[in-house]
Amino acid sequence: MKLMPKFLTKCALTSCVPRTFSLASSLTLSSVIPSLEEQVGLDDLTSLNLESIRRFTSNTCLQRLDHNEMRGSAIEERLSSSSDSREEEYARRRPLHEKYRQERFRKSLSLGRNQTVLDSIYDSWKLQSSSYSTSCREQETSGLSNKFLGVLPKFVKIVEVGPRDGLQNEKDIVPTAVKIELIQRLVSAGLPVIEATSFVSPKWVPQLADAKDVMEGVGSLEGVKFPVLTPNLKGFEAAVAAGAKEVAVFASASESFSKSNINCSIKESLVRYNDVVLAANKHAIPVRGYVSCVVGCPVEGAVPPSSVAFVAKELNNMGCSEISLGDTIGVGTPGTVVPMLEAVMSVVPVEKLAVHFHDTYGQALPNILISLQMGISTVDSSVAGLGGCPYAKGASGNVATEDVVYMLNGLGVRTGVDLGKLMAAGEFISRHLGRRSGSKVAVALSRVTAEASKL
Ligand SMILES: CC(C)(COP(=O)([O-])OP(=O)([O-])OC[C@H]1O[C@@H](n2cnc3c(N)ncnc32)[C@H](O)[C@@H]1OP(=O)([O-])[O-])[C@@H](O)C(=O)NCCC(=O)NCCSC(=O)C[C@@](C)(O)CC(=O)[O-]
Repeated sequence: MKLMPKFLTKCALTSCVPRTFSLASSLTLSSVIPSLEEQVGLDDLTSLNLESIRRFTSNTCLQRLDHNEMRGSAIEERLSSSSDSREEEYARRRPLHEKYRQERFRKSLSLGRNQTVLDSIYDSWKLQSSSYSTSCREQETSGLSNKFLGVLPKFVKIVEVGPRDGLQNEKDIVPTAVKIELIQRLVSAGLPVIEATSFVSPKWVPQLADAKDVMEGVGSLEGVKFPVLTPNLKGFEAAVAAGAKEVAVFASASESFSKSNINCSIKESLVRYNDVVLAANKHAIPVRGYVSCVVGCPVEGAVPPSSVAFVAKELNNMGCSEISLGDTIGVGTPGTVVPMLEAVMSVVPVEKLAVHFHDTYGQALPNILISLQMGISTVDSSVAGLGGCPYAKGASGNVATEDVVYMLNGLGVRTGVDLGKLMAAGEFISRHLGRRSGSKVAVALSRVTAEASKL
């Protein structure tokens, strides 16, 4: 199966991009000003002046232009490019436009005295969500959009790893009660799977020494899966005793990382994990298998796709229910992720694969998008972008769950996650850790809300 040319040809990366943009603008315009389109044809639009537009548009159309900033600005861009008089006209209208926009914003936020900041973040999200998702659905009808967006899954399962991967590297011990509240908040945000903690050696990862207590604290929460990491039989037995119903084992595609992370070779780790899977089978407990360093290793550098495929295949053959491919140090780009996925997909069915990207180089979202285009529909992420592996120097946080959900909402892909509540969970843990959220979306939407509250 040769997937690379389909996604990464020069054409796909260069020539198609401007064509997509102009088509999107045309579609948007046609849906906003249908009467105009019928009478003059889209190609004539750049030569029109505002007077002619006003003749064809009703108040409603103008309001929709104001309401939907993305559409409005795309149209403004096309219309204002060819004449000074149009610019003057826009300069004259801009204060009205701005006043109307602020008025709508104020109304939609309806900031009462008793409302909390988090409520208002949620409200502002609803405002944005309604305008962006509508535009995506309208674009779905075009052939070119279908080519790029039609291949995406309709639903993506998000595996939230914040309480485990996100917190394991924190130097100051986070109180158990805070971890439990974080998990409760993530549950209420609608996340279907939340990796709760690890049953590893407390000497190696002191932050998660309270694994048993965390499991006790979340035991009564229903309808959500709480897998935990188990590096060996000892960890597995402790996890089961604490009530775990799903576990995860974690191998590596790099020998050096295997040694530093779990103090054994890849081969030895696979023997250990086979024991864990056999024991789990007896309890009907599903085992997720991780492969770390799927693109690069902090010690060895580039990791060949064949090494990743080998470990993924072994985990699959021993009976892991899902294989998560981890770019532990976040060095991957779509250029290195595609051949790696291609190699893995030739030995493990795509339905069993998940992707797990750290965002060290800001590549996680494009890597996720290309993975979805290749048929993967399970994505790991961490609220507020928490994370980093104690045994991978320089690894930054996982991709932020808020950023993933925002992107998927924009693509019309369902997740079942409530972005407002998710942001509240991110705000909660970031405040506790005394730092700004690592989610660009959370930071941007909080800023929007703060500005709105000044109106
Ligand atoms: C694997 C071991 C345990 C080997 O550790 P070791 O020192 O080689 O093991 P050992 O068998 O010699 O035992 C040493 C001590 O640890 C104890 N021990 C042994 N096992 C356990 C256990 N399960 N729970 C609690 N205690 C345990 C054992 O009882 C003994 O205690 P002592 O006699 O000295 O008092 C150790 O290296 C370890 O715990 N490593 C954990 C590393 C870790 O958690 N790394 C982070 C997670 S991986 C990751 O983040 C990547 C991932 C998954 O997110 C994907 C990605 O981002 O790409």
